[in-house]
Amino acid sequence: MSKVLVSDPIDQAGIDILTQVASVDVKTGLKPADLIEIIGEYDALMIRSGTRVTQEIIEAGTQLKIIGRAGVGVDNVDVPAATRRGIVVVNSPEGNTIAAAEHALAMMLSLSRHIPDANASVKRGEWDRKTFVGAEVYKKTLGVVGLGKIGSHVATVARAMGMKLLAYDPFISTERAEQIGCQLVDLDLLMQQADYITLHIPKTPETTHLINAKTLAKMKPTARIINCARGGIIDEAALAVAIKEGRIQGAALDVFESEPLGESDLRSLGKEIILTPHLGASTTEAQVNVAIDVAEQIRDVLLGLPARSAVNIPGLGPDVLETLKPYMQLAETLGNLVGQLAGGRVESLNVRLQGELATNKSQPLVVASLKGLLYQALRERVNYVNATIEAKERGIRVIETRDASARDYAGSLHLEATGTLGTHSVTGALLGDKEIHLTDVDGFPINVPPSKYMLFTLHRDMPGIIGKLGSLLGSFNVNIASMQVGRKIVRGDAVMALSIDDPLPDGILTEIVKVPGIRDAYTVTL
Ligand SMILES: NC(=O)C1=CN([C@@H]2O[C@H](COP(=O)(O)OP(=O)(O)OC[C@H]3O[C@@H](n4cnc5c(N)ncnc54)[C@H](O)[C@@H]3O)[C@@H](O)[C@H]2O)C=CC1
Ligand SMILES: O=C(O)C(=O)COP(=O)(O)O
Repeated sequence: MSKVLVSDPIDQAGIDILTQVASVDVKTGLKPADLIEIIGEYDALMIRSGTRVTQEIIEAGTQLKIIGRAGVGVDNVDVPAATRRGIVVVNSPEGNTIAAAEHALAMMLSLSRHIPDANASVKRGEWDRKTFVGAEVYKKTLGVVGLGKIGSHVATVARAMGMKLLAYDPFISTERAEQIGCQLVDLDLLMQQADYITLHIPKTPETTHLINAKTLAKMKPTARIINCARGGIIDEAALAVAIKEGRIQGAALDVFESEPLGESDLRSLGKEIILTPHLGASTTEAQVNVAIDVAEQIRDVLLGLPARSAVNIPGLGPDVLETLKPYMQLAETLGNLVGQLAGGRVESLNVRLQGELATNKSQPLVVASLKGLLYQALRERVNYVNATIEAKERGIRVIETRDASARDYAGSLHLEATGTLGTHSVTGALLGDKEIHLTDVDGFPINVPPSKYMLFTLHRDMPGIIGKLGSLLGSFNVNIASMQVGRKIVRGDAVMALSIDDPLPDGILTEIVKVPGIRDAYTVTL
């Protein structure tokens, strides 16, 4: 049975899903050294933002197949290290969107009305109605940095409260921004004009200290900034100075450069700053959502199925996966088959996506083809995560083409592998939306479902050849399950595809190519 380690607090709904397929250990608050010591036993690791999954931990996790982040940000996981090791990293892209957006909005209103300090004052026994006079957000300008899932929801609600909206996000279109009621502007203008600025971007090398002394200096002295995205996007030292010197009105932070927040100038500031301990995703609803979302993906991966929100499998989002799922096995089978036909070292793989597969969304099929191609060399060590890197490291050139006009089948896939021993090609399609069929081998039309053991011959189409091959296989006690010949012209070159019940005995290929008219023979195990 698989073993899963849950190293941060996760809702029971997720644990219940994991226990369907694995034994689950919940061990929170582990020190890095303790995690390194035990991670080798586990097939999956489920975390939130509390566990830092470093390269060292990934390397110690020799059995790890999946790291599941029950939340959005994966900046606490060394994703490139996981990718190199073929470990799939999944998250829950939408499970806590509303929770994080509502926290940012709560921060904005709390800042405007000094709710935390007013509350503390009343609890101390005071009744101070002067100190806590606030400001309205109505008709003020909100600058949203990062108009993704959370930023969009914040913008939508803020608009309903009568705020004017500016947004900075270099990766979204003006039309999309307008749909949400935002005017897309550059960061400088947003910093200068907004009364409230809210950050909803990932932490990347480009966004680290995006808000620094220089950018803070552009803000109005009456403006406030909110960070419920990631610590480190704001330079905390510069922010503390800007607030202390009254150069901006205030800030609300849910996330910090280092968590838990240690000694910090931010702590000594007054009602102009609100600090919460990374609570953005901490609602009952969001925790159930993310726990279920990620536990289901861990369960699927442990059962050998693809994950719907893998961050290190390019292009394989949930909607794409739904349509491509039946074709992924086809691509893998064809990759495995053409690799074995090519034999030797494969130098290039040409993947032609045909018919309805001729779209940009079919890119994962190229990855699946590579996974199949590399299976003979790497066995279970190759997967959707590392297939592209492994192919690159082996110097395999991948050429991807699309042909929407190929209409023999709704969608079909043509692979051509060139290696040190020559070039071979295979085409396949799905029948009835799920049954894999080989429809062409080396340019010869056939129509056979692939089977575990197969024999392919390239021969001259002439009387008696099938009989001779059948007798030869019989003399080696090989049972033929099915056989089909593909030819272009009568008595020209032809391909024979045989499904056989057992692996071919050693030495039989040299006997097969001695049959007059048979030029080549290939065995394949799928
Ligand atoms: N405080 C908390 O507990 C939580 C924090 N988060 C954090 O909130 C952030 C946003 O999450 P989502 O909206 O779900 O992500 P998302 O991926 O839907 O949106 C992020 C947006 O940022 C934009 N972006 C990327 N780089 C940018 C740059 N250099 N400048 C401007 N825009 C840039 C992207 O185009 C995208 O539209 C993430 O950092 C996530 O980790 C998410 C959930 C809870
Ligand atoms: O989902 C995210 O990106 C978050 O920051 C939430 O973090 P958490 O799971 O509450 O530790």
